[in-house]
Amino acid sequence: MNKKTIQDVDVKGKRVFCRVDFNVPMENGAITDDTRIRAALPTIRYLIEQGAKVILASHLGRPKGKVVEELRLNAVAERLSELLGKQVVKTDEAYGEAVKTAIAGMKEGDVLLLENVRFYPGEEKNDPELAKAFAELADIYVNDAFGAAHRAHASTEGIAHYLPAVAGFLMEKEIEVLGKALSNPERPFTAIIGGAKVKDKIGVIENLLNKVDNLIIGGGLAYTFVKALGHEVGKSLLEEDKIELAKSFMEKAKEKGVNFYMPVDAVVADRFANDANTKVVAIDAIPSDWEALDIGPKTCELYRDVIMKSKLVVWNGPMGVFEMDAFAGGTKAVAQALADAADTYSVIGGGDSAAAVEKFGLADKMDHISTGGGASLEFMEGKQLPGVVALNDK
Ligand SMILES: Nc1ncnc2c1ncn2[C@@H]1O[C@H](COP(=O)(O)OP(=O)(O)OP(=O)(O)O)[C@@H](O)[C@H]1O
Ligand SMILES: O=C(O)[C@H](O)COP(=O)(O)O
Repeated sequence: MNKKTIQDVDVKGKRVFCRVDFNVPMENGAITDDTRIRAALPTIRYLIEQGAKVILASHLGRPKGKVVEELRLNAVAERLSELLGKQVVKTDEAYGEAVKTAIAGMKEGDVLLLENVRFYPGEEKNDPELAKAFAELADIYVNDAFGAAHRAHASTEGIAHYLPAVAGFLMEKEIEVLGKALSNPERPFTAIIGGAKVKDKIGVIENLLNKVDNLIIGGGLAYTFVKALGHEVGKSLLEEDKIELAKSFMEKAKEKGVNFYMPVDAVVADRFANDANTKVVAIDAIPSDWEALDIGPKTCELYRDVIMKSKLVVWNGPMGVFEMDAFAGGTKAVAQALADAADTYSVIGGGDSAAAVEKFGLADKMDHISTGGGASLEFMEGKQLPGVVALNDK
């Protein structure tokens, strides 16, 4: 990475504003998955050890510039205290006099967590006034929030213009792993793209078609491709306006010599429910009043084969409606193949695929699980991430 990191600056005794992505899933005020908090620990621990005064900032949810009580970061501060084994002071605001006073009382190695930065309308607008107010709190800015690096917000981008700005360890690792996959991949290089809609994956398919040896398609978006081949898809997800685009992707794959893999069979259901009637059908035999909610067993075998022969696999988006056990088989088969493929470096592109791998208990078998959903997708589309661009060059 050509950006400075926390190892390039002296943080001892300095006030360090460290943007993290603590946007964790919550239910009834409790954190249901603390992966993102744990992922930021190496940077936080390093800053503590180096004697910095660590001021953490994050968003949680989408409060749209207003205070939303359920989106306060109190539970996050508690969890972080447990993980660090040390008290984390939490302020009820993210800038201003009360915050300044709290920071003035900090000693080297102390950790403070600011309130949800999205309680302020200036955050998402990247308002320079708010960015300056954040910058006034600190001497150095560290961005470790890879998951939010695709957002040009006051705490992810704006602030970097007013302080020495460097990357944390998580940011560095994410950029290195994903960057290497895209610029210098080991081959055969396979991308697996699933999820609900073609519309959301256009950019990533376009970019990856220039880089991969194999492109595997699954999930709800596959049925627009199936239709493009001239088959009926019944009540499966279909984006009529993307059929031509799907055709052009298949043509481009042929031109570029990319092996394009599509489902050869599917698990169809008579309704969208875990207890629906289901059966396995060939991909050209989806009944008109049924919907395909998962890839079938032959497809699982085919995809496993491709995965086993790959040196690098990047995976984004589930193969079926994995939230329901009846339609989780395809996603699980892909996850299992990645877990079994000892010589294959597996990169999970965050979001639902990461959640699926967790759900199946296979997370520790993957080589890299990105903490970014949208951010990793934009990175794989070949876009520049504003939160990274704004950091100081080496
Ligand atoms: N065949 C299918 N029919 C309907 N829905 C499907 C099908 N296959 C997968 N899905 C649904 O797609 C959703 C995930 O797709 P989506 O594009 O939202 O996420 P994603 O690809 O994982 O993106 P991100 O990583 O950004 O979260 C899941 O909720 C899953 O149930
Ligand atoms: O969960 C994420 O992908 C990041 O925290 C960014 O959240 P956002 O999509 O609300 O900007």
